[in-house]
Amino acid sequence: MIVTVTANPSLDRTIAVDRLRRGEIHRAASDRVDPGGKGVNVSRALVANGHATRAVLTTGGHAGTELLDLLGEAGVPVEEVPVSQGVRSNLTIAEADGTVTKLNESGPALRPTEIEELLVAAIAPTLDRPASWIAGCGSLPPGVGPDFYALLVERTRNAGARAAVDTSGPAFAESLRARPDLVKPNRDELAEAARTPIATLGDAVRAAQALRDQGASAVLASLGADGAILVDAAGVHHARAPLAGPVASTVGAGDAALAGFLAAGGAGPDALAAAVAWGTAAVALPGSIMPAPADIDLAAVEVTAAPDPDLVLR
Ligand SMILES: Nc1ncnc2c1ncn2[C@@H]1O[C@H](COP(=O)(O)OP(=O)(O)OP(=O)(O)O)[C@@H](O)[C@H]1O
Ligand SMILES: O=P(O)(O)OC[C@@]1(O)O[C@H](CO)[C@@H](O)[C@@H]1O
Repeated sequence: MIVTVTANPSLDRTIAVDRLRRGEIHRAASDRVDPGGKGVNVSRALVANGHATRAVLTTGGHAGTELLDLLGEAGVPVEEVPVSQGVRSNLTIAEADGTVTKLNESGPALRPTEIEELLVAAIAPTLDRPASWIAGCGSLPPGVGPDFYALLVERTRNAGARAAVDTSGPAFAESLRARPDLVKPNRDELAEAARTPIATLGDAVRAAQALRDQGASAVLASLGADGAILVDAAGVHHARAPLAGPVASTVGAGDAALAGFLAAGGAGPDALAAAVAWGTAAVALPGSIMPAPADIDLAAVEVTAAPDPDLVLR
């Protein structure tokens, strides 16, 4: 079983417009609501592919009730931590050419007791059934200190599971000191952590290696249209896959990629290939719909050991 922990889940509203024009009224070509938050999406992708998971998340307010209803409809098993303020709503504006603009709320402030309840709930599923991974994903809402993921990694290790972290900023930097088994930065997060732009594959590999030096055992760095790299004790691998059709929405592609990686064992080039297959499948689907087996083409993924460091990223 793979447990996901989302301190700041969301209702993801997606409004499709032909083209976004600042300052103007737009009429939606279509709209949808998906359950959201990075860990929630990882669990949704795992369920869509028949893998055992449990999504640990905070809930509150009417949005929290709607989020739980949507997760129930999707068959996602949930470990709920009720909190006093309501779950946030995040808005995506999706343009016809595939451009997405995201407006994310900061989320409800958590009290110290609620933070501790969330950490306890994160480990609770392992009391019934062993967990291979506990993945802490997404931004932290107000009131939660940047040591949250470091604490989660420590408690994960004590519970006998492996720890994955997908976040950004100070919470990401602090998580490294607890030595997570896996981190999943995207290109922006790599650049932020390395304090340098990532223009080439070599830049990405160097930044990932720096994260390993700071404590991460393995780094799965997703690079958008350029696929993903895995940097671990065995070396460096790069994987990418052609996109079969137009980009529908990149929202949640990184979460689908992390889910694919963990579902395929959470280590090595085969798991990297699965990450890219699941991520590529996700971008062809609207909103943050997670790919099912029929959407995923593992055979289309090309994996390279010792890739060209001079490859310029798109
Ligand atoms: N434009 C694209 N074309 C092809 N594949 C893509 C594209 N964008 C993303 N992908 C696939 O999805 C994976 C994850 O994408 P990305 O690096 O954008 O994640 P992310 O920024 O963490 O996403 P999010 O935070 O929205 O979940 C990539 O590794 C790649 O396999
Ligand atoms: O604000 P955060 O926690 O960084 O990101 C939240 C979010 O943008 O991430 C998911 C896509 O990865 C969405 O479901 C959700 O709206």
